[in-house]
Amino acid sequence: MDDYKFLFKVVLVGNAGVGKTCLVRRFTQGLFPPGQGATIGVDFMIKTVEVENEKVKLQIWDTAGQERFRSITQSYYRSAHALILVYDISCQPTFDCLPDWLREIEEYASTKVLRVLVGNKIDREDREIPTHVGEEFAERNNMYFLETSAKEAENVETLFIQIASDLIKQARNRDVPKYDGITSIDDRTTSVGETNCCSKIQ
Ligand SMILES: Nc1nc2c(ncn2[C@@H]2O[C@H](COP(=O)(O)OP(=O)(O)OP(=O)(O)O)[C@@H](O)[C@H]2O)c(=O)[nH]1
Repeated sequence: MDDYKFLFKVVLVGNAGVGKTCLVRRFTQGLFPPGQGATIGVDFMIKTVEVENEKVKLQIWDTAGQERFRSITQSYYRSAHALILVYDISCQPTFDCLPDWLREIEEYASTKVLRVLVGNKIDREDREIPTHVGEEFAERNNMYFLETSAKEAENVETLFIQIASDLIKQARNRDVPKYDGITSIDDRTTSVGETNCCSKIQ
């Protein structure tokens, strides 16, 4: 029953209140939960999807945005295959914190991690960050970019399916040397990082 070809770990990070939990719930359960409380530490959900005729199990880790949980959440970065950095398009401070988040990602995540920038809450009328500003930031920092609405289910499925598809491609490329009986050092998807530090985000 639990047959899947790939297992990928996807971790969401970003300031408190940007909608990380809602994005995960929308994708895994198809709902927009009312009165969602702040995440305490880290939560995770699993969803198996079929991408390119392959069954892919996504283990999605939803981290708390609040500063006081930072040392817990950092420890989840290092084994992530993909990191989704989320900001709220209607809240400038959440965008202004992105460089701090990137520093954190660089310190704790694998250098090979797939990094995706997401501007959430595009259903809101009070936008503060234009699309092109998010796009340029992503481009400068070698990240994929997508704008979403967890509320209206816009681009949420696309976000996770695209990540799964890219990770399959990466995994397949890394698999090639194995067919010759050679294990590439590139097979390592994680890197080592210490987890005690605090950067001022939020
Ligand atoms: N309008 C709108 N509101 C959203 C959207 N996504 C989340 N929200 C709201 O934003 C608030 C915070 O959402 P959460 O998903 O709890 O945010 P979070 O990033 O997980 O917050 P922490 O767990 O504290 O890190 C809630 O009131 C949600 O209803 C969206 O796409 N559109």
